[in-house]
Amino acid sequence: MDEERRQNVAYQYLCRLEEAKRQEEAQAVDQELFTEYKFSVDQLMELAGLSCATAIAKAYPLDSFTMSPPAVLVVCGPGNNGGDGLVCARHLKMFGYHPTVHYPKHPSKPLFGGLTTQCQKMDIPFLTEFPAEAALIDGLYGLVVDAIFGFSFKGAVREPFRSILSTLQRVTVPIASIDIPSGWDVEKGRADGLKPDTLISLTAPKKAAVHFSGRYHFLGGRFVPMALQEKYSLNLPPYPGTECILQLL
Ligand SMILES: NC(=O)C1=CN([C@@H]2O[C@H](COP(=O)(O)OP(=O)(O)OC[C@H]3O[C@@H](n4cnc5c(N)ncnc54)[C@H](OP(=O)(O)O)[C@@H]3O)[C@@H](O)[C@H]2O)[C@@H](O)CC1
Ligand SMILES: [K+]
Repeated sequence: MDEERRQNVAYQYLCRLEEAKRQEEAQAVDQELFTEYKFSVDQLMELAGLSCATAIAKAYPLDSFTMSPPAVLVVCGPGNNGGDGLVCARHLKMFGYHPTVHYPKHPSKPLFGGLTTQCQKMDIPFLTEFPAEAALIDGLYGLVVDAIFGFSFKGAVREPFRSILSTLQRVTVPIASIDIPSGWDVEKGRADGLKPDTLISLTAPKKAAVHFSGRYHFLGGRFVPMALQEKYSLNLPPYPGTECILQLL
């Protein structure tokens, strides 16, 4: 398929975002990948995190950073969205960025311990305290990756993430959100919440994606077998060639 036609298909898909997945559907696809298709979490997390780093490198190439080195703050939450963030940080480092991670709530599972060690051994610094002032973040980093909450987020945000999100709402550097802008209701969005510049939807956009008003929207997580895509009527647009991301916007 030629580039113009492919772009067109992606655009049409975006216009039909009413097909986007509801929270339970996203969780059902996720569960089926693990229980029926026998994927392991770390397999899919690696592909998800690599998609995110690839999308970020496309939207914010190294030479677009005005600061040197190109510093990125990756904020990770307590679930698998946070795990995607750790994988993304590792790949960003491989791509030449200088990521710093803030990971205030470590789950005790070996998966997250392993991902943390991998980052630490690659000299990725971990911030123990989150900068209280948005201006501090603006001065030190050229981009923030929001890997706090994904499709299992529910209810009012609890600490420490409430304070973190309130600071992130005031930063002026671009924010790239993984799967869902954190703090948004997965289906209804949140008008007064984060306003990311980039959204990287994994597997399929969730309903809240219709409220996204940033500049770049990517689809990543190219790992859903066709039978599962059909069962859940994902109707995903075709990814170009061998790429792991598709730019929707
Ligand atoms: N197949 C796929 O598409 C794949 C998806 N992947 C990724 O997984 C993501 C989904 O991951 P997930 O299910 O672990 O949940 P996620 O959203 O990260 O957070 C849950 C954590 O947040 C917490 N929490 C919840 N509400 C809260 C609140 N109000 N205030 C504070 N805390 C709150 C909750 O805490 P708890 O309620 O347990 O205390 C729990 O610890 C998905 O979006 C995608 O990024 C890939 O990795 C692999 C393949
Ligand atoms: K997120």
